[in-house]
Amino acid sequence: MDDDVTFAVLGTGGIGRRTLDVARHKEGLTPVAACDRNGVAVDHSGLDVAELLDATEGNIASGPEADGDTPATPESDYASDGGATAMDGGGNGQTASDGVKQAGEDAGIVASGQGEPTETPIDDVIDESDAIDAVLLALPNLEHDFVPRVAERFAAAGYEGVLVDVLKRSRVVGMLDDRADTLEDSGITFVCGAGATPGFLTGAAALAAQSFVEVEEVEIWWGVGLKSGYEDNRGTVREDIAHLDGYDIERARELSETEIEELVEEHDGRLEFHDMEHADDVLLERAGICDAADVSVGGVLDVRSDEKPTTTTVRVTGTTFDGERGTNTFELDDATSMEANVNGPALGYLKAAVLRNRAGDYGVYGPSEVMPSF
Ligand SMILES: NC(=O)c1ccc[n+]([C@@H]2O[C@H](COP(=O)([O-])OP(=O)(O)OC[C@H]3O[C@@H](n4cnc5c(N)ncnc54)[C@H](O)[C@@H]3O)[C@@H](O)[C@H]2O)c1
Repeated sequence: MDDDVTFAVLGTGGIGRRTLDVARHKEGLTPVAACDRNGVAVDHSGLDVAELLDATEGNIASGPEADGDTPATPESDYASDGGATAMDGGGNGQTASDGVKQAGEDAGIVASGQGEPTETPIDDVIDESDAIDAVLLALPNLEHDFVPRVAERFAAAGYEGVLVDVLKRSRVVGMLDDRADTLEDSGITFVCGAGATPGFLTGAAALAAQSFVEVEEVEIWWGVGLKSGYEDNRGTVREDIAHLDGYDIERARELSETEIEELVEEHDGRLEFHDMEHADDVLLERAGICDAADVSVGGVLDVRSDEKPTTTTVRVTGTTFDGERGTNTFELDDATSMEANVNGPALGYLKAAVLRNRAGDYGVYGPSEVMPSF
């Protein structure tokens, strides 16, 4: 059918796996390719998602190669997520007792009957991309230009379709803007920062701002409870740690799994973040809503409870045309999980971007410039 969308997922970690899961509940979305750092699965008539999810449960290939010698040069794909070498456990000790490998050549997608081992997973998907309408980049981005460079590779291969990412850092948006002409020339419609924050909450702030003629402040405050999903979301946790006082992206990338465990222990499982470098700021500025400096993002991550430690809230304060000062508030229900709030929107933006792409609308967009489909 004409409005059916075929899509691929790059990265089947905490986010990518849930993308495939959520897509099963959406009309007209057919996953045809998925890859992680060790393997690729392609079936243009539709992947068997249930089998893929079973095979990768607790086994997401989130760390570097098991030999621990992987070069982390900026040119290398392996620079993307960093993390422990497998020598100190590297996330691969967690379920070793049940025989599932967490790192090394059998980790992740290759454990699925549909998976093939490969040393060039992203290029393998690019090779198939003629028949793929949209690609969701659920990759780690501890090397800041990793996602922009992946986008460039799609453009260099002449891809004409949609790319959507769920990146977090403000500076990455500029790197994508620098490549906007290349992406546009190729016929790519790129929606960047299309997860929860940035993403869903940025879009909500853009809507909440509509009462005002001048926006003074946007405050985004998130709560995530991740007890049952902690093992599956280590990439996200590591990237969040980079926002803590005394940490930066380089330091977070080099932390071993043991060091992360110790840090989590020191904070009794609850990490609180303030003034995070989240791209909500530049994305709201580029949409003309307020200055990036007027946006603040923070939140609380609890890895020992599934309850949200605080309610996720967006507060937009401004002045109306008739001189009233007010604050519009948008709140997520505590019952909705981080995974629901990242992947629902990511797929909504992906669907909306496919419509734009089919209408010949190419370039780089933020989540406050596109209304997600459902
Ligand atoms: N915007 C939001 O609201 C939001 C929320 C949560 C997570 N995120 C972001 O989503 C991204 C993914 O997070 P996650 O928790 O799923 O990470 P993860 O570590 O669980 O999974 C990463 C996946 O990418 C694969 N991968 C890594 N390097 C690769 C490479 N070079 N080639 C191919 N595959 C590769 C890994 O094998 C793994 O499958 C992170 O950048 C995170 O910050 C965004």
